[in-house]
This record gives sequence, C-alpha cells and structure tokens, in this order.
Amino acid sequence: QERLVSLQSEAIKQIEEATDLKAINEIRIAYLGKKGPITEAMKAMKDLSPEERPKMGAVANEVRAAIQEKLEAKQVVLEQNAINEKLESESIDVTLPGRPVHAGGAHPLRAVIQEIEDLFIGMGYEIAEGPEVEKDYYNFEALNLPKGHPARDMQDSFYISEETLMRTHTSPVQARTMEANVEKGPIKIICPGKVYRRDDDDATHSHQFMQIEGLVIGENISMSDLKGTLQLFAKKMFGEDREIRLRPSFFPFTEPSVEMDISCMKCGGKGCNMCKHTGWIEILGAGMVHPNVLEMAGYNPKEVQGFAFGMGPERIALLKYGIDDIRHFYTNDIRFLKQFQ
Ligand SMILES: Cc1ccc(OCc2nc(C(=O)N[C@H]3CCS(=O)(=O)C3)cs2)cc1
Repeated sequence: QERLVSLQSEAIKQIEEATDLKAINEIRIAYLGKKGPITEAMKAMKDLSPEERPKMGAVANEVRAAIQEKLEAKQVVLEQNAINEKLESESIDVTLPGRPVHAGGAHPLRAVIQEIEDLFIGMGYEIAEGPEVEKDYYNFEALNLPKGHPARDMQDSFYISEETLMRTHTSPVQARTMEANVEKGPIKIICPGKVYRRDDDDATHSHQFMQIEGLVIGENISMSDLKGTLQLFAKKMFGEDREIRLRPSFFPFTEPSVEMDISCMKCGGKGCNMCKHTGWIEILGAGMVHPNVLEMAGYNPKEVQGFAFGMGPERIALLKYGIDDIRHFYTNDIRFLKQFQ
C-alpha cells in the first residue's frame, strides 16, 4: 500500500512537470495502463488475506482516481495552451494598412497619340497603317521626291536594299491608300506610326520615333478647310484660348505648304523659354496635296484636291506635359512614367 501511495505522488509530480499531450499520454500508460503498477496490485490482491483485500482495493482505486483526475486536469490545461498558441500564431492585425496595388498607366506618348486619334476619329477620319519596311517608290517617288532628290540622301535613311528602306515618315501609307482607293471616292485618314531616320547620332535625335500624318481627299477641298481643321486641332489639344498662325513653307509633296504655330500657352504670347521668347510655338507642317502626288496616285487634280499635315507626337507630348528631354519616352525610367498614372 505504501508503494502505491508513493507511486501516486511520483505520478502527480511527473504530470505537473509534463509540458505536452504526448508526455501526458505516456504517464497515463505507464501508471494506469494494463502493464502498470496499479493493475499489478489489483491482480496481486487474490493472494491477500480476506481482511487485507478490501483495504488494498480501496487504496488502489483512490490512487487510480487521483492520478486520473490530475491527468484530465493537466490535459485540459495543455489543450487550452495549444489553442492559445495557435490563436496567437495565426492571429492577423486587421488594422494594418492594406498593401497598395500598383496599377499601370498609359505611356505619355501613347496617351497623346490616342488623344489625337480620337480627336480626328470624332471628325470622321479613319486610322490607316502600313509597312515600316517600305518600298522606295512609296516612301519617296510617289511623294514627288524623284530619284536624285537631295531629301533621298543615303545618310538620312536606313536602306535595306536598292529599292527597300525603313520608312522615313508615314506619308507612304497615305500614298498607298490613295492608290488602293480604286473608286477614287473621298479619303479622310490619320496615319500614326514609327518612322526611322539615320540622322547624326546626337542626343536630340532618336533613330526611331513616332509620326502622325493626316490626309483629306475630296471635291472642293481648299486651304480654308485645312486652316479650320488645324485650328480645331490646336484648340482641342492645347486649350480653347490658343491662337494659330500659318507661315509659308515648302515640302515637295504639298503646294502651297505651311507651318503652323500656336500661341504660347505658358506666357500667352509675351515671350518665355518655352516659346523661345517669340510668343509662338511651332507644332506641325501641312499643305495642299501637290498635283503630281494626286496624279501619281491616279487622281485628276482638276477634279479632286486634298490637304495633308504631319506632326511629331513626341514634340506634342513634350509641349503638352512640359517634358524637357525626348529621351524620357524611350528609356522606361519608372520615376518618369509613374508621373502619368
Ligand atoms: C500623299 C501625301 C501627301 C502629303 C503629305 O504631307 C504630309 C506632310 N507632312 C508635313 C510635315 O511638316 N511633316 C513633319 C512634321 C514634323 S515631322 O514629324 O518631323 C514631319 C507637312 S505635309 C503626306 C502624304
């Protein structure tokens, strides 16, 4: 009996020191299991005297009950600890600020091209595209730039073969569209796209840049149609209070030719660094389509006329967004691009 009582205090001590459920199970098996000392004692009771037996039985049951109770109590505590630890480790602080989701944004150059396209689509123009690797004929000949013309110099263009080159403007798209327009009905197209110029390798020129040209062909198209179109473009792109100025110019594919300035939106005409103290900013070139160009495309200049214009969207974007270096468009510096999100 003394042994059972000492076993009880030994077991209880181990239970108190147990730190996890595995240990509790081991203690339960060791003391209360089939091979445990209490079971042994119960088996040994048959050898005891009749007056001894009931006393031993009572002690053995008390010890078993005491150990069982301690085990269950400790089990509950350990299970609760395990739950608390789990809650603690899995808890999230819902008051933390959310992680920002970085949305993209349109590239400023793409945004300007899109805006210009939408403006002319709203005036009934269609978007026309064509090959960047172009035939000599469409890039020069069909535009009144015959072989030998100085504008065709090799040092300005990327020739691929005798008759093939990287287009130096998007004008060949207009030439192709006129030629392909067999019913010779009216045309109103906008031709955006990449163009290539060998140009000297200085920093202000990029071998590849964008251009947007427009062409309108129809009966009774006049200079006033051109002026009205350019004025609307200037006001829509740079503000309703802009004035425009058309200066005489020369391009082989237009006659008469003009260059359009807009009144400076920064100083309103007084003069500043943006307009080089002239009060005016050059935006684009334009003119009435040259009769030779109409004829080469199969039109009769006595029946139809047309006007055309050309602009550099990088320059438009520089002016519109006050960007100081054209190379920002092509270097993909996120610090530059994120300003336009
Ligand atoms: C069949 C056809 C007939 C006429 C055409 O005239 C397109 C034109 N372009 C300009 C012009 O000034 N362009 C420059 C502006 C800046 S830039 O991007 O460097 C090129 C004037 S008239 C085009 C096609």
